[in-house]
Amino acid sequence: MTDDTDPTDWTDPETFRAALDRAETREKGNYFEAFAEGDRIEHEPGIRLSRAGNERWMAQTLNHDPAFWRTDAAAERGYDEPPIHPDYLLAATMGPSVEDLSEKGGYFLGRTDVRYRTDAVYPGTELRVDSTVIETKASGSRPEYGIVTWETTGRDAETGDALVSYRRTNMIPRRDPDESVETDGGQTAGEQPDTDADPRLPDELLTPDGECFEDFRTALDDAEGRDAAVAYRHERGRTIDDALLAGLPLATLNTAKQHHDAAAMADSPSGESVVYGDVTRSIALAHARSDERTFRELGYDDERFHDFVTAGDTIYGFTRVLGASETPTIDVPSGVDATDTAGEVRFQHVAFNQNEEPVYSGTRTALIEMRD
Ligand SMILES: C/C(=C\C(=O)O)C(=O)SCCNC(=O)CCNC(=O)[C@H](O)C(C)(C)COP(=O)(O)OP(=O)(O)OC[C@H]1O[C@@H](n2cnc3c(N)ncnc32)[C@H](O)[C@@H]1OP(=O)(O)O
Repeated sequence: MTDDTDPTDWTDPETFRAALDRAETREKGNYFEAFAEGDRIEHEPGIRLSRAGNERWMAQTLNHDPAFWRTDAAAERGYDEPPIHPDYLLAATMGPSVEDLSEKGGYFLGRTDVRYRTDAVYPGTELRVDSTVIETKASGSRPEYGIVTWETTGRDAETGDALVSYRRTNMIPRRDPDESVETDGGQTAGEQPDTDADPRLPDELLTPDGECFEDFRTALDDAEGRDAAVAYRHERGRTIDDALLAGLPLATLNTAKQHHDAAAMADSPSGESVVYGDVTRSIALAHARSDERTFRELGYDDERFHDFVTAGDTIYGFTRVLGASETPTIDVPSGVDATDTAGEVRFQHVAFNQNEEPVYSGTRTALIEMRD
């Protein structure tokens, strides 16, 4: 039987609303119950890392380092041509994983162990992404969610070689939220947070005199033995507009409704669309990179997203220098030779908004050029 002779006008507004009420929704994404420790998931979507996509990401996030834009500057940095930017590679790896892992909603809690596996990735590379479930646990604070950690790897689709990998943790909604679910120790109402931590800042916050490895090391040496830290803010800000809000996550195939479905988000705790965490952190890191001579990015750890960022907010950056060493303390990607060229600096970066509230923090390990 066909509907060709159906006299009902399905587009009549009242009829249509009734149809919507009765129709089942073909859902996207997975609930918490779908994930079991050890599961390996090969993500179906793939992405081609194009020069246009790269330049769009870098331009909008203020990552304007000429080595990623101009052939002569790239050659000086030891690249064959302007490569794919590390932030874009990371976001383009996370994007294709979202449909399977986090499209159902929930909070992006954090990421750690971000490591680049190869020196340079060039435009034209096609990415294939896979993830393994590392841990699943109940949320003590929000029984309607579970907490899942995955290890995700972005690979060159042609060779299968790993290009970048990381561990990410999200809160994922349960299919059947049940108040009686066994939780494992979230803070309950009335319980006070641990206040043992000393909130006092050092007397002095020092700023390095320049942008090279030696400047960071000298500033750290100056702080040594005094009540001081090397910490400073960056001047630039970037206000969240349409180019950033839905445009960049969708350009990396990130299907999380948080960023592009304003109607769905009107009913959520933020009340509106929220900015993709990778956009927020890329802007703050760009502010920091504009005040240093970055040679290579090595990795990121302990990344946390402290609060929602929404349209109209402005993202600023704050940096604390944690350490400097001539010999790298974490693995340098194959193909990088930085001897006598660059030293390793460890930073803590904080992205904050126009109300001076932190929205992102994380540590970053990078090779910073030595003075010529
Ligand atoms: C969707 C997307 C990408 C994608 O995915 O597609 C995005 O880009 S979206 C944009 C970026 N994002 C945000 O906009 C979130 C902003 N942020 C907040 O709105 C608040 O920060 C909060 C509501 C998330 C938390 O607020 P909060 O409740 O005060 O925070 P906490 O109590 O610290 O954490 C609660 C529970 O998460 C456990 N937990 C925390 N961090 C980790 C971690 N790193 N590893 C393992 N477990 C962790 C914690 O252990 C506690 O567990 P319990 O529930 O068992 O107590």
